[in-house]
Amino acid sequence: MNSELDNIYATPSHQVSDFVFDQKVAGVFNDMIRRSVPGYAQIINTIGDFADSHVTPNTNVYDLGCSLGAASLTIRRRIEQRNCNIIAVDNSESMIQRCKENLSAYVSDTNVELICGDIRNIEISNTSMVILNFTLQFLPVEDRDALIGKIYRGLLPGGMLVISEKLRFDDNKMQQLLDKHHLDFKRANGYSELEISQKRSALENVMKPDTLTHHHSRFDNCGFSHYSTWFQCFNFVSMVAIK
Ligand SMILES: Nc1ncnc2c1ncn2[C@@H]1O[C@H](C[S@+](CC[C@H]([NH3+])C(=O)[O-])CC(=O)[O-])[C@@H](O)[C@H]1O
Ligand SMILES: O=C(O)C(=O)Cc1ccccc1
Repeated sequence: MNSELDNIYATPSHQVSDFVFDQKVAGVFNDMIRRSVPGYAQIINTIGDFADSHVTPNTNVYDLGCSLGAASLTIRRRIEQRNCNIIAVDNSESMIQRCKENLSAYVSDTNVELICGDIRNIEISNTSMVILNFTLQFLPVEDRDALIGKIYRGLLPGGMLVISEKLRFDDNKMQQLLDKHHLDFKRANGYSELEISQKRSALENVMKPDTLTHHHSRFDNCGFSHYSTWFQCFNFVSMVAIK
């Protein structure tokens, strides 16, 4: 996978514009997400483990907001010989283009259908696994319940949803503590104060994290009776829910 260095926010800008998944971001995304999200590599690997133990033969697997295809690539390696279909969706053309190149760099007997489109308009059916790896947080808040409900209905009994997100905390002390440690993580990975603050402004109107309580009540309301956090580092969490 390509690894150009992320220096998108390294030069001062008078007016930082809203964050978009354009060609510039797609070109550095592999570096950006690894240096910005604590636990990202572990989460991707573990998604592969979950797929190995959970994806059943002749079913669909959905990777919603697939970006460069990191989750799809890992899953595909782990579910050979099961006659499954991976459906990877993203509404950024630049991401889909690069995802296509990444997927074609390896051979596999598992078909990957790449869709450039909005995950709110995708039909979900006959699925044993759905991945929302840091994608729900970019959807308008009012559209999130409907997406999780649609996923629940498309899952087969025993099917699994893996959802990773940045969290917000109602408790101010915890918000400050975990946010500080996330920023320290970014500094330790070479981001400057300018890069950190300009990216923060760019994300402000675009990425709106929910609280853990909100995620839990959404799971409840959509019908999931089994769910748990399986990973958390600071304000980043990955949860698993089973139908
Ligand atoms: N409505 C939408 N429809 C389709 N795609 C969307 C939509 N909204 C946002 N996206 C897409 O969701 C992705 C979110 S990144 C996912 C990382 C990946 N899962 C990974 O495992 O590396 C997370 C991050 O950047 O923190 C972007 O590629 C958007 O274009
Ligand atoms: O960079 C951050 O501060 C984040 O919260 C994570 C992130 C990672 C990649 C794109 C957008 C947000």
